[in-house]
Amino acid sequence: MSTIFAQASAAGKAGVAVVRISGPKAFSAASQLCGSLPAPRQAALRRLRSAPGEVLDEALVLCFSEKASFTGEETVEFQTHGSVAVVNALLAELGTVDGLRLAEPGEFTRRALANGRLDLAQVEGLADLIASETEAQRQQALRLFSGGLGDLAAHWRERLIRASALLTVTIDFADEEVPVDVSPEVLELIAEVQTAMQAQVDGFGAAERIRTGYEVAIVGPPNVGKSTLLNALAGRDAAITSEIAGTTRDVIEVRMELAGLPVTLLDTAGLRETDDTIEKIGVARALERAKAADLRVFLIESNSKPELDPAPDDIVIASKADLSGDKFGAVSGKTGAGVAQLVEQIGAKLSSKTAKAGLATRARHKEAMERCLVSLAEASNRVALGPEFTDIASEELRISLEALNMLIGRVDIENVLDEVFSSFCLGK
Ligand SMILES: Nc1nc2c(c(=O)[nH]1)N(C=O)[C@@H](CNc1ccc(C(=O)N[C@@H](CCC(=O)O)C(=O)O)cc1)CN2
Ligand SMILES: Nc1nc2c(ncn2[C@@H]2O[C@H](COP(=O)(O)OP(=O)(O)OP(=O)(O)O)[C@@H](O)[C@H]2O)c(=O)[nH]1
Ligand SMILES: [K+]
Repeated sequence: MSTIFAQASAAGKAGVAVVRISGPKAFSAASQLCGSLPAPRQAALRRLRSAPGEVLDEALVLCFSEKASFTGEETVEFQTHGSVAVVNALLAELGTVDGLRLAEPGEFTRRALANGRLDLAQVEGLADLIASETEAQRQQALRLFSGGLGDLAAHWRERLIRASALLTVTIDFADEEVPVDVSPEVLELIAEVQTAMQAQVDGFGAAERIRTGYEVAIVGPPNVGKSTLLNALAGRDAAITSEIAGTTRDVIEVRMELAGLPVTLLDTAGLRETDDTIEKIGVARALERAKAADLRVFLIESNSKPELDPAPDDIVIASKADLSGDKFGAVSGKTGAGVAQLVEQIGAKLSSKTAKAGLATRARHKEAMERCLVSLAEASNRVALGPEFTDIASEELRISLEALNMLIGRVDIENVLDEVFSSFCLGK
C-alpha cells in the first residue's frame, strides 16, 4: 500500500493550508521533514526542512495513529502558512521521499471506505457535504454522512432476515406438521419494509432537487420588468434592463440561495409574436425553459392575464407596483416593493416540495431500492399463494437482501466506485 499526500485545503492564498499524508510511511516521511513527531493528536510547532536542510516553513504538525484516523491509516497533517509557494515546496519535497506519491482525487476517502471507516452512502454524503452551498443541502448531506441510510438499511435487513428465517423453518419442516402458520408474520415484516422503502423512493425527487437545485423561471411579456425583478432578487446587475421591448434574448441564469434552498433563477425573453429571427429563438427558449422549471413566476401588467396557463403552484404577480399603486399582489423590481414578500412566497412553494425528501438522494439509491421492492412484491405474492411456493419466496427475499446490500455498498462496489469518486476534490 503506497503512502499518499495532497493539499487538503483549497488551492490559493489563505491564512493556513493543510497538507495531509496517509499510509504506512506517513510517520517516517513526516519525521524526515520535521524531526521528532509530536504524540498522536497533539499539535506541535515544527520547522519543516527539505533534505538539504533548507527551512520550508514553520508549521503545526498533527499525527494520527492508524487506529484512530480519518483514513484508518497512519496520517500526518502539516498545517502551514497558506502560501502557494510554501505548499508547492512542501509537496515537491514530499514527492522526493521514497514510497510517497501524490494522492488521486478522493483517494483519502477511498481508503476510509476500504478500511470500513465509512460505508458507501456515507462517502456520498461526504461528497455532498463538501459540495453543499445552502442550508438545506448541508442538512441533507449531513444526514447521509452521519450514516442515516446505513441505519435504515440495517433495520430493513434485520426484518428481511427474520422473514427469511421464518420461511426457512417452514421449508425445513415441510414434511412435518408445522405448528404455526408463519405467513402472516412474514407478510407483515415484508410490508413494513415495503412501506418505509417506498416512502424513500417517493422522496427521491425532492432530495435530488435539494442536491442539484431548483429552477424558478420569470415569465411574462416584453418590458414588464422581468430583468429588473431578477436583478432585485439576485441583488446584482445580472441581466441587462432597458425600456426597449425584447431586450433579453437568451435565458439568463443566476444561482442563489432562497429560503435555504439552492435556486437557479431564470430570466427569459418576453413572450410575444415577433418577426425578429433572434428574438423568435429567444421566445422558443423561454417557453422551453419555463416549462421545464420547477416553478414559474408570471409577471403581468396589472389587470392582464399570463400568456400561458399557470400550473397550480405557479405564482402570478403584477409588475411595477410603484406605478399601479397596487400594494398587494404586486411587485416592483425598481423600488423593491413586494420583493421580500415574493421571495417568501417562492421559498414557501419550494419548501413544500422538499417536505418529502428523505435519505435517498441519488439515482443509485433509488435504483437499489426499486430493485429490492420488485423482489419484495414477488416474495410477498408467493408467500400469500401458500406453503408450496415457500422456496421461491425465499429466493426472492435473498435477491431483495442483495439489493439492500448494494444500497450501502456491501457488495458489487467496484463498478460504482469510480462514479462516486469522480466528483471528489483533490486532497479529500
Ligand atoms: N485538520 C483536520 N480537520 C478535519 C479533518 C481532517 O482530516 N483534518 N476531517 C477529515 O475529513 C474532518 C474530521 N474528520 C475526522 C474523522 C475521523 C477522525 C479520527 O481520527 N477518527 C478516529 C478517532 C475518533 C475520535 O477521536 O473519537 C476513529 O474514528 O477511530 C479524524 C477526523 C473535518 N476536519
Ligand atoms: N416604474 C417602474 N419601471 C420598471 C419597473 N421594472 C422595470 N421597469 C422599467 O421597465 C422597462 C423594462 O424593464 P426590463 O426589466 O428590461 O423588462 P423585461 O421584462 O426584462 O423586458 P424584455 O427583456 O424586453 O422582455 C425598463 O425601462 C425598466 O426600467 C418597476 O418596477 N417600476
Ligand atoms: K426591456
